[in-house]
Formats: sequence, structure tokens, C-alpha cells
Amino acid sequence: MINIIIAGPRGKMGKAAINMICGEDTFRLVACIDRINNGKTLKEIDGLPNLDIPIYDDAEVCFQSTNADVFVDLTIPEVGFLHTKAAIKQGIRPVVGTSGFTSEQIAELKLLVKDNNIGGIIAPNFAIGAVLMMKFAQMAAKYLPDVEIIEKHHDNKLDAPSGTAIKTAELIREVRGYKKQGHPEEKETINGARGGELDGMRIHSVRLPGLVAHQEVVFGGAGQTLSIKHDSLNRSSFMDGIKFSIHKSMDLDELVYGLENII
Ligand SMILES: NC(=O)C1=CN([C@@H]2O[C@H](COP(=O)(O)OP(=O)(O)OC[C@H]3O[C@@H](n4cnc5c(N)ncnc54)[C@H](OP(=O)(O)O)[C@@H]3O)[C@@H](O)[C@H]2O)C=CC1
Ligand SMILES: O=C(O)C1=N[C@H](C(=O)O)C[C@H](O)C1
Repeated sequence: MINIIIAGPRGKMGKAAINMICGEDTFRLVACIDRINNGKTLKEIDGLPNLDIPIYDDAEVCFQSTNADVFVDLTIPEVGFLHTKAAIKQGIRPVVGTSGFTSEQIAELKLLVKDNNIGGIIAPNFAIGAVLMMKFAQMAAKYLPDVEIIEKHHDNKLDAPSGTAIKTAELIREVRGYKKQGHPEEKETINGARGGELDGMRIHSVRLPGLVAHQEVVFGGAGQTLSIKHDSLNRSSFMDGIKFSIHKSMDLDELVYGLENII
């Protein structure tokens, strides 16, 4: 039995993850972290399972008072980072879905995990289709190095570009390095028209109501283009990846960044 704490239980991902965890025979939800509802239990919150699971607003108090194996964070980067540090210091294995951590923060967490002799996972995207899209894009970039990334999300998303778009660009960078793209003398007449830039790759973030999570990686070569596209149509797309990561985190002895490294 794996004892699990979740932060962000009222969020879109938190709710879906709680339902998934409560339906698994080998998982036991033991506490939640929520900035409101301290001292209440899950069953007192509308839309959450009718369970006597305690809720804490203070992550450190939660980790010190609860016997847990794995901590799942589905919040926002600023608090998610603090939660994750506190969990690791308590020897609780992190499974982080929250996007928007900087590379410096990820490096700091990797060291902390090593120092505490545990393992864990930070996954910019838990959907297997998205992981394949990123890997296929990395394969294609070896042959078609001119590439732009278009990610589209719901308009409640706080971070831009998405964690998935950053991870995609990082994977492509591993095979092609820096490459200046577009006309050498191109100029924006409206700021941001060419998107954000990572090692010469342009990343365009679209935010609209009605969208969930979508990304297209577009390659261009002489007389041809190649598009690799993934769509998450609802949040069930992420649940198998979270389930897998919780199990896998129990065997890891390092903090892995990206599901592609362990599937
Ligand atoms: N890795 C993956 O596959 C996926 C990752 N994500 C990421 O997961 C995270 C959550 O996404 P989603 O569920 O859609 O977002 P929601 O906005 O629906 O939920 C976010 C949760 O975080 C809580 N929260 C926000 N601010 C604070 C704060 N200052 N202190 C404590 N809690 C806070 C919210 O509580 P409150 O209501 O009080 O603000 C809410 O419960 C995001 O970072 C998103 O990018 C999303 C989908 C897939
Ligand atoms: O906020 C979201 O919704 C998502 N966030 C993750 C990201 O930033 O890549 C994963 C997925 O795209 C959904």
C-alpha cells in the first residue's frame, strides 16, 4: 500500500487525481494540502469524495504529522516548489505535475532528493501521447532542424509557455543545439509576434476558453513541412501517467525530470 498526500485537491487536476487514487487498491490517500479548509476533512468539501481525509493549509505541518510515502503536487509553481522541498526534507517522494518550475529550481530539487536518499518525478506532461509527441519531435529535429512550437491551453492557465513546450524545446536542443531561425534581419512590428525563444526555437502560446491542452510541433524543410500534434481532450489523459509515476517513484533513487526517461 502506498500512502499519498495531494496538494491542490480542489483544482481540476487535483480532483481528477483524488478520484483516480481512491479507485486504486494499492493507493491510500492520507492527507491533502489546501490553502483554505485547514482542519476540515475531504467529505466537507463540495465535489470531493465522502472521505475522512484530513486537510492542512501548512505543508510542513502536514508532512510532519502524516505517515506518507509519496507527495503529489498539482498547484502553482511558487507554492508547488516550497511544498516539494518540504516533502523531500521529510523523506516523502515527490511526484510533481505542477508546471512552471525554473531549471534552477529543478536542479536544486534534484540535489535535495539525492541528499535525502529518495527518488521522485517531475513530469511536465503525464499524458503518454504528449510524451510520444515530444520524443517524435526530437527524432524529427535531427533531420529537420527548423522548428516552431505552438501550444494551446485553456485560459485559466497561469504559466506560459507550458511546461510541455519547454520540455519539447529542451529535447530538441539535445539533438540540434542552437540554431538561428527565420530571416536574419526580421523585425517585429508588434512585440511578441514571433513568440518566445529557446535556443533559436520559437514558442507560441495560445490561451482560449474551450481548449484543454494541445501542442503542435511544426518542422520546415525545402518544399515540405512536418507537423506532430497532440491533444488532451480531458484530464483523464493524465491519470495513467500519474498512477505510473506514483508506483515508479517508490523504486527510484533520483529525481527524474520527464516521463520519457522512465517509460
Ligand atoms: N504534468 C501534467 O501532465 C499536467 C500538469 N498540469 C499542471 O498542474 C497544475 C494544476 O493545474 P489545474 O488543476 O488545471 O489548475 P487549477 O487552477 O484548477 O488548480 C490549481 C490548484 O492550486 C491551488 N492554488 C493556487 N494558488 C495557490 C496558492 N497560492 N497556495 C496554495 N494553493 C494554491 C488552487 O487553489 P485555489 O482555488 O485556492 O486557488 C487549486 O486547488 C498547473 O501547474 C498545471 O500546469 C495540469 C495538467 C496536466
Ligand atoms: O495547465 C495545464 O492544463 C497543463 N499544463 C501542463 C503544461 O504546462 O505543459 C501539461 C498540460 O499541457 C496541461
